[in-house]
Amino acid sequence: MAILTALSDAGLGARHVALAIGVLLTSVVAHYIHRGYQVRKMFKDLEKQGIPIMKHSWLLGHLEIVGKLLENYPSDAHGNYLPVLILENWRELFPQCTSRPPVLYLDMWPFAQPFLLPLLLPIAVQFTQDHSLIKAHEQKQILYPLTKNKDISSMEGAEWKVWRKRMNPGFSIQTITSRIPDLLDEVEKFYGVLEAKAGRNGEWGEVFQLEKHTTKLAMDIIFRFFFGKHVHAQLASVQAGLEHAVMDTVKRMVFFHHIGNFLQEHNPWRKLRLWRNYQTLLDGFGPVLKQRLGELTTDEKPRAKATDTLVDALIQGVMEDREAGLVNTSDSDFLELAVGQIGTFIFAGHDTTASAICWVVHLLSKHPDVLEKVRAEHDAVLGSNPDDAASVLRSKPELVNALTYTNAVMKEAMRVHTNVGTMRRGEPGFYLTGPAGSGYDGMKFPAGEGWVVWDNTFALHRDPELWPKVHEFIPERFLVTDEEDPMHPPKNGWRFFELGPRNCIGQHLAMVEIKMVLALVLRRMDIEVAWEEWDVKRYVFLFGNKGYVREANKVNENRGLRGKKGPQVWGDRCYHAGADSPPHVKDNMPVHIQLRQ
Ligand code: HEM
Repeated sequence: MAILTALSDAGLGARHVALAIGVLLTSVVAHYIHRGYQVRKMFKDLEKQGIPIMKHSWLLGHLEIVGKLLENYPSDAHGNYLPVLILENWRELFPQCTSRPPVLYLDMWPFAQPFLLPLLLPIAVQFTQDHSLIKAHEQKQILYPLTKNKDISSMEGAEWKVWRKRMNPGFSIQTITSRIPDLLDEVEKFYGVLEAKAGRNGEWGEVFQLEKHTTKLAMDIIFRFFFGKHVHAQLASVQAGLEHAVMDTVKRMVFFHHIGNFLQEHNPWRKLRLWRNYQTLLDGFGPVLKQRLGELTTDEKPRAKATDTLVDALIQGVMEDREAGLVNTSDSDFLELAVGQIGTFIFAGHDTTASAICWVVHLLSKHPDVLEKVRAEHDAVLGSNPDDAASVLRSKPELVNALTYTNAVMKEAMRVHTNVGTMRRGEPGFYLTGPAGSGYDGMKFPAGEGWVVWDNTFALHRDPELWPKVHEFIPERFLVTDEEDPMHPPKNGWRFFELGPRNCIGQHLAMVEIKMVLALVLRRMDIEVAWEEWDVKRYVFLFGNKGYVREANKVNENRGLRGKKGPQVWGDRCYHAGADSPPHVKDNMPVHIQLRQ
């Protein structure tokens, strides 16, 4: 009422408001129609040039095909599954082709930008390693609310090169190994949480969501790793608030702009929350960063070496940029750049590592023979008393590098359950070339402006032409050294952290973190998924205790709630979920724990 009165005081009647809304809606619709025409035309042009594409319609693009392929998949199954299905069904989808097309052009407008994906490995190599295309607009837009794109992941060209060089030493294997004694504190805390959730007297404990705890662990590790012991301690009182601000921002990120999330994206409440979260990061990190800046500028000893801690390398980098006149000398510029860089490390490293830990644990519980071998290796390398694992690693951190079978298990789990990839921007005049022997030798596949070039690692890791016994979990393939052996992993084939100059800077940290977790956990407890208990817990949560006994009885029949098996992908209720986010384990992986005798 008050608004209408104010509008009428200002001489604006209801008709004016309706007109303004009408004009706005018409321009949005006009934009979508115009853009829709442009996108569909890109595909029609490919057809005209003789480039093999899937059956394409002016009205629906590839939406009909996509709908059919995904009709038996749960609605929250991650988009990573789609290209696997296309790769598996290429013969039906490309009836005009006698060999698999190297490149997939995918039109899901208005639900996605026009995508280009490799269906053959050499194509992925061409745009990440031979010529590293710059990151897609979409990837930068995702990060903007957290980093204002003042971060290593969003930077390009000379600026990126300088920053990557500054940060690389802090992420080297040597630096990470030297930090193991300190980081183990966080892993021990995590172990304590799991132990408290385990059942007593040899029983299984209550069901809980493992991925929520691995996410917290991954965040805590990044904070500790980034700031080092001394500075990290100063953050203790604000760390929870900072972690919450990051998580809340991540929750509100819009991964792909499309018609389905237009309103969500432009919701003023979302924008306000994002702005508030960013202020929390500036306020929380600010005092500590400024104090450290002061210490580094006034210290009589020479400036910290880049390898001391990442926060020092970061501050030193900003100081160098200031001296070179590349950034403003104002405090706010310093702070925004520093917070942007920290934000990207937290963002890139937390839920990726968290879900990787879950998948390794899940696969091990499904393959007891492999689990036994891992435990035997831990006995051999870390000593026969599992309770000593942390102290052994503290005194000899380099032993993590001796866990070769564990390493192979992790790599195979990462092949089977690949996480994020990279999205690049098509470049004017850029082409991908049909690889020799592919049946498309030398053929040029346009990858110019307007294409979002997605690496498709999830599907390439499940390509039977590259990986014999592709659906099986065989860690030993990563121990094969003879390149002639068909089980030897193909060159450039394992791309979990991507390859090329823009590969993952945090990959050694992630691998060491997961190994520390496995070393402390696997010999002391059994962890397995507990879907039936989870179903009951959710049922009680949603509908109260009524019917609990009835539902609990069904659990004993091992059938899940109301006799339904629950959504599954590839025969497993653990699948990659997240329609508009990085992949998470479905329901954050409900598990229960039993302590080993
Ligand atoms: C299992 C865990 C992880 C996975 C699967 C993963 C995966 C990836 C991938 C695929 C990329 C390439 C992205 C692109 O080109 O757009 C990447 C880049 C990056 N990752 Fe990771 N990552 C993990 C852990 C970490 C950790 C622990 C950190 C840091 C603490 C980190 C920091 C970064 C950064 C900063 C980049 C951008 C590097 C650049 O552009 O130069 N990641 N990661």
